[in-house]
Amino acid sequence: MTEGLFPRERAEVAPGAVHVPDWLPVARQRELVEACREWGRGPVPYERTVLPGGGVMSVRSLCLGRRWVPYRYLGAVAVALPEWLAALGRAAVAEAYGDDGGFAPDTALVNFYGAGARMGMHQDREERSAAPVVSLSLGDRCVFRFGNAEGRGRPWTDVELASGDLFVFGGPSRRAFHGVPTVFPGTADPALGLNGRLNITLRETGLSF
Ligand SMILES: O=C(O)CCC(=O)C(=O)O
Ligand SMILES: [Fe+2]
Repeated sequence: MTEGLFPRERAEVAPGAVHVPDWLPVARQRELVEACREWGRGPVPYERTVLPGGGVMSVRSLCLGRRWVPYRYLGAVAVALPEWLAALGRAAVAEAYGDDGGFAPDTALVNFYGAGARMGMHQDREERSAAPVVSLSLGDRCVFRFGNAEGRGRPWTDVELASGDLFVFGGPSRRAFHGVPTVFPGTADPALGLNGRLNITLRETGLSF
């Protein structure tokens, strides 16, 4: 698929940062969307995170495994990280790097981007493990801005993430700043039955509670 402004070929966007378009078949995407719905019916709903400065994030988030709050992980696990999702994370790392490196995620952050939602440039840096972050996208397409480890500014590369895309960042890119400046509403495959965008990141916290 080469429609639109951005290439849809597999790319190493920066050393250790790999984009694999269309990694998840549509049937698997549907299962993941259903799982995301199901988790939202559980004990912890999707919620907007309140930042220490009082700002409120526009995405709605839910944690599996360790609970993340800005800017640390809490010990209590309200909803377990399913083994099938950890296994999908291992397969994702193997797809990106050729080897799963023993990836053993103990947490997942699920973000829902409704109308107008976005995510500012940030680092994923509360984890104590050097393991990569695995990102799976579902629903509407977005611009994923992948920057550098020094700061929020340029240089960065804008990647279009579509439903089913895999993005893995580790190694020299593990602490790169990244964000989602734009989601394109109504671009999801109607067969998915999702109005908006979901992103699942799998991480190893390296923390023992
Ligand atoms: O939605 C995305 O693609 C990125 C999410 C993200 O960076 C995060 O949850 O830390
Ligand atoms: Fe992030």
